[in-house]
Amino acid sequence: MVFPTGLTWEVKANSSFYHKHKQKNYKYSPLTFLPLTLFEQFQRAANLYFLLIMCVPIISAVPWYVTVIPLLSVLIIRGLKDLANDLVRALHPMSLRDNVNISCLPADLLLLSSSEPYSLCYVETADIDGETNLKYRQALSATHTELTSQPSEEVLSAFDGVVFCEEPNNRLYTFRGQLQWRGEGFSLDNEHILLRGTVLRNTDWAYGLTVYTGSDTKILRNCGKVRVKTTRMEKVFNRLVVGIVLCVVFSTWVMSHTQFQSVLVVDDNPIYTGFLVYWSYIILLSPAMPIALYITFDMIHTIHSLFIDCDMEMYWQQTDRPAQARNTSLNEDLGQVGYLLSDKTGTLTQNHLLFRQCCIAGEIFGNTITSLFHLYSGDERKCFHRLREDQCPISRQFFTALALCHTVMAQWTEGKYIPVYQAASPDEEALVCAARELGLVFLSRTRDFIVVSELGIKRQYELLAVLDFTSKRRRMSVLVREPEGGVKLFCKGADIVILERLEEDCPHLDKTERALELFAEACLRTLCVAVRSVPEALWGQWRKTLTKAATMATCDRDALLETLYDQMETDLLILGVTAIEDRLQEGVPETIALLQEAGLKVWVLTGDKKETAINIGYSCKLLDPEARLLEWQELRFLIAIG
Ligand SMILES: Nc1ncnc2c1ncn2[C@@H]1O[C@H](COP(=O)(O)OP(=O)(O)OP(=O)(O)O)[C@@H](O)[C@H]1O
Ligand SMILES: [Mg+2]
Repeated sequence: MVFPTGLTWEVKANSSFYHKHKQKNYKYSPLTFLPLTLFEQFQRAANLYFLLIMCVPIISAVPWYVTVIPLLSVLIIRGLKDLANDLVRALHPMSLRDNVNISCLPADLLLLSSSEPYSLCYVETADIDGETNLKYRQALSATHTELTSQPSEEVLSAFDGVVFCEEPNNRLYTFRGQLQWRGEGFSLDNEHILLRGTVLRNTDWAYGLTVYTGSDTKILRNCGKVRVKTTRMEKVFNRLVVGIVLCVVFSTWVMSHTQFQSVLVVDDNPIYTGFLVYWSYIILLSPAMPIALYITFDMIHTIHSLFIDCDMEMYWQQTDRPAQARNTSLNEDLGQVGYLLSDKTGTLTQNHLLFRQCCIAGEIFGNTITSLFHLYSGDERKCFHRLREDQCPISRQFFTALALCHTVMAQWTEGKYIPVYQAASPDEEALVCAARELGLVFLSRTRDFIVVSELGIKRQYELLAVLDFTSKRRRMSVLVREPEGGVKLFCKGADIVILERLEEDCPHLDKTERALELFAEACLRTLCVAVRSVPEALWGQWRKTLTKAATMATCDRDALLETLYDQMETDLLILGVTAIEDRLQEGVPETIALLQEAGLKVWVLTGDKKETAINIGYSCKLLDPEARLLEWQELRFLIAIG
């Protein structure tokens, strides 16, 4: 059997021989605790100094136990505290949110089957990328059909697939591998993998094959080594100690060259006497450095963290979540934060998206006050209803595009006439719901078909390809065969990428651009929607290259896919623009104002249209009219204020 290159990691299902990798999400083990903690603690200048004094008892002015007792107490107290911090980390590996202890094996899994149709599986990846929206993963159809029909423990324990994949690495968004099962090879990618750190949602159960465990999991590879962290204050203190030692050394030297030296003369040998006198003075002056200061520091830190945990001002009632000091030695650094970096969607905004307006063939529908879902009151009714009642071919295509071009899943519950949508992207959910309100209801999808009800008539589109969305591409497309037979590409994405891919002399362009400006002024998120009729010959040729790409090594494949996607997403005809509102969360402008007052510099990262981002910046008081925009990067840009 020939494997793609680089797949050197081998995991066999139900074979304990292969499960020999160690797991580790803690720093200390019984064996390493003592050497590690001593090594860490003697990085502190004062501890070293006292050790030195202890080690030369002959010259000590005070009995040895006078130095050894405080030093030992410091080492023990500090060591125990570090151990306690480490235990907390080990017991609550990634998130402290769920306060239940489940006996678990932290691992990255290959999804084999789940309770949902087609073995889909919804995951929340907030601990990995901070995004709160759901993403979906799907099992291979081979394992799905076999293991879901009777998902008993026997069937699973008889599963004897072998996975060949990349060595453990820190790349969270890619995975390459192959499942060998019953003489067949199935290629695996990120979509089949459930990473440690993600949380399963809306899925009753899922079975998986462990691919990486413990410290080999992607998230642990990605977070680097657990380091000893020290606060700025402690660093200053360390420097002070070194300073004091130098002063003591200097004054001892001065004194030992004056008459004072006679006090401690104990030997006839002048060199030996000099040595003893020198060190005796150092020890005499040692109280200049109170060793107890470290203990006091640690006690203050611990008590402070208790205060943080109990602070009612930092308690969020809605989710019953108090503040939690995960590290008890960095408290005072909280007051030293200089920069705050924030994401926009979902962090500043509610991530609760409403379809407000749209522009179809140059004509704007809706207004910024009423959303489509509140159209049953006020004048808006006419406007959106006009869309529903006399749909011209272009507006129909526009909403067909919204109903087809997405990765939303439809879930049917008994007794309901409309499906519930599960979406990885909240934008897409809003768009599919909008299309549904206007009579183009997305009903279901399988691997090969999308079924839509168009004003009451069921139509089945064959799904030929999904050209997926990435933040870099800023667009996504679907290639479908219409029930009548023609091949069509529906594409939606950021205005700057869609507008440069339009056919020459595209109609309604000026009016559409004007609408985009208006929407951005109203802080709305915009997406351009476009279509292309694909000639049969082009599709045939394109498909061949696509099949070839599937068997290539990752880097070559990605480059080829990019050019392939580019070839398909050209000569587009613009259908219109959608405008979605994402309101600011409660208290955002006030919080930003407070942070600024405290001297913090706030940076916001967003992939949104520049104008929309600027307007949101103004509305959340992040920007004031005099603010200077520092930098706009090509793909993802930053709003900054000084
Ligand atoms: N599902 C999607 N399909 C097509 N295009 C999309 C989709 N989601 C976003 N886009 C476009 O791609 C751009 C970049 O998306 P990305 O997710 O990186 O940023 P964003 O969600 O707008 O950023 P932020 O979360 O900071 O607001 C968006 O501004 C939008 O124009
Ligand atoms: Mg997004």
